Amino acid sequence: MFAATRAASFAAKRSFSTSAANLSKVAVLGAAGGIGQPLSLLLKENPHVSHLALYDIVNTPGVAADLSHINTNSKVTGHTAANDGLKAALEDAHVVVIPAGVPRKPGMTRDDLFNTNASIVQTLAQAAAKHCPKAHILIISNPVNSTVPIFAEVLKKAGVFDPKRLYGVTTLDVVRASRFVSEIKNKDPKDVKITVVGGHSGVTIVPLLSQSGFEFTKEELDALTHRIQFGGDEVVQAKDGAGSATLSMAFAGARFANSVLEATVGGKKGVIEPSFVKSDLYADQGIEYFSSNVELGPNGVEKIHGLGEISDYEKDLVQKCLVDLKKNIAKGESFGQ
Ligand SMILES: NC(=O)C1=CN([C@@H]2O[C@H](COP(=O)(O)OP(=O)(O)OC[C@H]3O[C@@H](n4cnc5c(N)ncnc54)[C@H](O)[C@@H]3O)[C@@H](O)[C@H]2O)C=CC1
Ligand SMILES: O=C([O-])CC(=O)C(=O)O
Repeated sequence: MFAATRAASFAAKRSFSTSAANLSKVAVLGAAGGIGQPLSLLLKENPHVSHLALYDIVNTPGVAADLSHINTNSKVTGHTAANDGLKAALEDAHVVVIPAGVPRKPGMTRDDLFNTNASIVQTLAQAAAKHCPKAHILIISNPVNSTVPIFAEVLKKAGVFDPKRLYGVTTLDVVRASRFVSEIKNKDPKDVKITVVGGHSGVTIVPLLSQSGFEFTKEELDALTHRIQFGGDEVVQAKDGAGSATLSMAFAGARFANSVLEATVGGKKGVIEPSFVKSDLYADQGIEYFSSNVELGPNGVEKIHGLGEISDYEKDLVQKCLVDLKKNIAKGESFGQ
């Protein structure tokens, strides 16, 4: 349904989006994986993409050959580590989306992925600092609460960190929140917008259901909050050892990438998406990164929205979030340094 709706809206836009200024190279790192493949498929439909560069340590030639037969305007290239493939994928990239790294198995937390994914992200950050220092970098690899600070530290060391252009992708949390609330309120999810703030794991995910416009009983509130915070676990358990969310993440990642493209090259104003970015909201408590609604403009992050009025229940959730978030960020920063 998404593809059809999106295709229709993209097709409509295509008629006035063909000037070179509106087009850009997008690189996907980890493009042959469970998220990487459907995400690349959705990006192949995006009218702002002129060149889709797919990098992974394996299998990208096949994925690229396959996608390259789709009759949308973008060119597709596949790259592996051979022949300086990472450099070729990154050079001239305007947006880099990163779903590289291992996913969870049942019984694991996202933090359990740190040991493997931290060095993958660090390596990719070093390459991005060198080959596309001005690109907008979208981090999907978990644990997002730590991988974003790692990436930032590497860019800082290279002297190219621009906090307006580094984003942790938390869109799946708002996608889930919208769907889960729409299920119990019998609404079309397109009319259900739920703000989710904090980070991207367990209790660091804080849905602001009091701002949704719906009334909830205490039981509903507890159940919904828990389901939004631990939605990832539902998928991990259902996949039973075969990974975590891939298709819904590809949907969410493509939505976020499209918003960044619309704001940075599409000339669209007032684009608002939640994202885990360098933020002043809780910096006085030593928390340098936080996800909240972010207004995107031609240079990336233009304005970080505060939380607005929240309930006592949510104030409690925020306090719990901050405790874990602080540790996750510190762990990423010290690794990156
Ligand atoms: N931010 C979010 O909301 C979400 C994040 N994730 C995270 O996304 C990551 C990827 O998940 P999946 O696609 O399901 O995993 P996957 O294992 O199916 O794919 C990962 C891909 O990364 C590649 N890769 C490994 N090392 C690499 C390197 N150094 N350079 C480039 N590519 C490399 C692998 O070859 C593989 O193709 C995981 O860390 C997962 O936890 C998953 C769902 C939601
Ligand atoms: O649960 C996981 O490990 C993957 C993820 O981040 C999500 O689905 O939200």
